Amino acid sequence: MSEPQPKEIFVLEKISRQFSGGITIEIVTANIHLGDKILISGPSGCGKSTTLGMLSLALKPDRGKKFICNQIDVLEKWKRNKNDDLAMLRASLFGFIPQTAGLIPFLAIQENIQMPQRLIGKKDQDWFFYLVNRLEIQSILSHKPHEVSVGQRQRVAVARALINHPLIVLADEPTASVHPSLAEGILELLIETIQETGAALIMTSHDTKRVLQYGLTEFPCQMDPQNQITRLSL
Ligand SMILES: Nc1ncnc2c1ncn2[C@@H]1O[C@H](COP(=O)(O)OP(=O)(O)OP(=O)(O)O)[C@@H](O)[C@H]1O
Repeated sequence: MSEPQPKEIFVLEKISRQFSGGITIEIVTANIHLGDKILISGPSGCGKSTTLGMLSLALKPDRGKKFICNQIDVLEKWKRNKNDDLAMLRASLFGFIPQTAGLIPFLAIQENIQMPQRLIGKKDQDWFFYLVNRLEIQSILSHKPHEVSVGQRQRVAVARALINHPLIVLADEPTASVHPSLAEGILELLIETIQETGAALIMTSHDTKRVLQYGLTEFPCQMDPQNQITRLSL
């Protein structure tokens, strides 16, 4: 008997965002399943963050044919301004590591990490301390984000993204600001966590050689300079 196919978590067709300067980033198609491990690579400015932004439901596409996430019609939600539904979907399904950490400045590090748990009314102290220990951020839990280094903020963002055992982990350059030895630790933690939960991982990185050692499939993106458009199929 053949193995059942893992669940499809994203089905997209012709989802795009055009910026004021005329640059367009288009996801031509995407068929992403639970368990997929995807690396989006490419030169600076080719559209990696924009792609993750649209996939994370944070950046509204301005054109699109189909955008299904976990069987939910996302384009319909955007069209009807169902922002609360989109926020709930984000909180319950996604762990997102933004390029610049994106921590809440007036909350202590511990509160930043636990914020996603509070949003969905869940608490798991053991997992919290496990993540904190793995990411070596025990000593800064009571600090505010501006009191710690950029690399520490990035590790806090990793903990915050994983705290709810999300089904979809999106990571924008998650190792860009940390020492190479810590980069390995972050990648190991990401892979172990998504393998345990069966989640999908979609990340960007310029450090492709290191990342590809962890079994990710690479999807290079490249802007066509003449038409100022990047077309990407995942
Ligand atoms: N808010 C904006 N207004 C105008 N243009 C934008 C905006 N955001 C992004 N762009 C343009 O869209 C293109 C894609 O940007 P994006 O940040 O997705 O690239 P990237 O591949 O993630 O780059 P990097 O590797 O430097 O992070 C870039 O050429 C950028 O100049």
